[in-house]
Formats: sequence, C-alpha cells, structure tokens
Amino acid sequence: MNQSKEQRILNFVLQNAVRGDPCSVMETIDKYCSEKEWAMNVGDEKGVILDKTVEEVNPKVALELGTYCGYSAVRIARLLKAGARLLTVEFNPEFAAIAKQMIEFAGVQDKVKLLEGPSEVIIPQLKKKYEVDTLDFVFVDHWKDRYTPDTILLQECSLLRKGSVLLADNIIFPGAPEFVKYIRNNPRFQCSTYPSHLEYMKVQDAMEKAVFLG
Ligand SMILES: O=C(NCCCCCn1ccnc1)c1cc(-c2ccc(F)cc2)cc(O)c1O
Ligand SMILES: [Mg+2]
Repeated sequence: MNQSKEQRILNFVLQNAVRGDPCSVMETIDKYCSEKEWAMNVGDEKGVILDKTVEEVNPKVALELGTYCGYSAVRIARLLKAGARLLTVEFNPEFAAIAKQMIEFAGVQDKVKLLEGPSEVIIPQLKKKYEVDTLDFVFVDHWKDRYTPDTILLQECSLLRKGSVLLADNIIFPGAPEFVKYIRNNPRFQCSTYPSHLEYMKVQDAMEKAVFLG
C-alpha cells in the first residue's frame, strides 16, 4: 500500500531532523515541502507572523483548528511558557496520527493536546471535558467554510474573553471571503490584515488577526 504524502513528510523528519528540537522539525518540514512535495503547512513566511502574534499574546491556553501534520502546533508550542498549553483539533484520523508522532518527535507533547474530531463537536466540550475557562489565542486554519460558524460557536460557548486573539490563515488563498466579511463588519472584533504569500509559493495570501472586544 503506497505511502501518503503526509507519511513521507513525517518519515523525512524522522530521518533528517533532530529529535527534541522544534526548530529543526519546522526547518525540515519546510525543506521537504519547498523542494520535494508541496503541502498545506502554514510555512516559514506566514509562520513568522504566527510567531510574532503568539509572542505578543503569550497565551496560557491556545486553541488550533486544523492540525494537519503538526507543523503549526510545534511552531506555537515551542513559544509557550511553562504551564501553558495548546489544544489542537484535527478531523482527519490519518492527519491526526501523523501529527501526534510529529509533536512527540519535536518534544513538545507535554504542552500539546491533540483532539480528534469535528470542531463543531469539540468546541462545545472545551469547558467541561477539557477544563478550559477562556481561550487567550486561537489559530484558525481548518476548512475555510468553517471559519465563520466556529467563530460564532466560540462566542456562544463563552470561550472568548476581552482581548482574546484569533489569527486566521488563508484569507486570500484558498480564501475565506464569508469569514472576512463577518469578522470585519462585527463591532465585537478589532481586525488587522497581514499580507503574505501562500506557503512555499509566489501566490498572494494573507492572515487576519481579530481581537475580541468582549
Ligand atoms: O484546506 C486547508 N486547510 C484545511 C485542511 C483540512 C482541515 C480538516 N479539519 C481539521 C479540523 N477540522 C477540519 C488549506 C488549503 C490550502 C491550499 C492552498 C492552495 C491549494 F491549491 C490547495 C490548498 C492551504 C492552506 O494553508 C490550508 O490551510
Ligand atoms: Mg492554512
């Protein structure tokens, strides 16, 4: 049974990166996906925008929607302070299995909890089942048509507090036009746009930062 692209990415990391070194894992994934096979990791250019936002927020509790191979989970977790944690949601079981191994190889497993299932099921469970009070930071990088309903769901579940920061990937490519319209016209969010490029490509993309005003 021939391997998936995601399995090939993991194998390349296991063979070429330094175990326990998150930066080495990120660099190795970026090398593979820019030189051998494109994949939908946030990548090294948009990754710097993600880094700066995480450092600015310094979250105690962070949520990621869309784990994929775990690249951005490793990227976020490496910046978390002692005692801080990242909950990351992945719908696809194959992706989740790859991401689990990637997160463990990078040595950030103690900071990351990988939750497998649909975001619309997991978000309402965060308070009681996963002992979340409110979220300090949310990286939105899953199905683009889920950005808006899940942002509404986060509010309905009282998971956002004054100052909670959302950062959404791909608002230009593949695009999340409905989300952009929703969030920029919503008086409860203060939005800013960070122009960039699609991972590993010379295609325009951007990230949207939205601060919840309470
Ligand atoms: O679809 C994307 N991500 C969601 C993947 C599935 C999420 C599953 N899930 C997890 C939790 N709940 C649901 C995505 C796509 C592209 C892209 C760009 C160009 C192109 F030609 C094709 C694709 C680039 C990205 O940066 C992306 O993030
Ligand atoms: Mg993305």
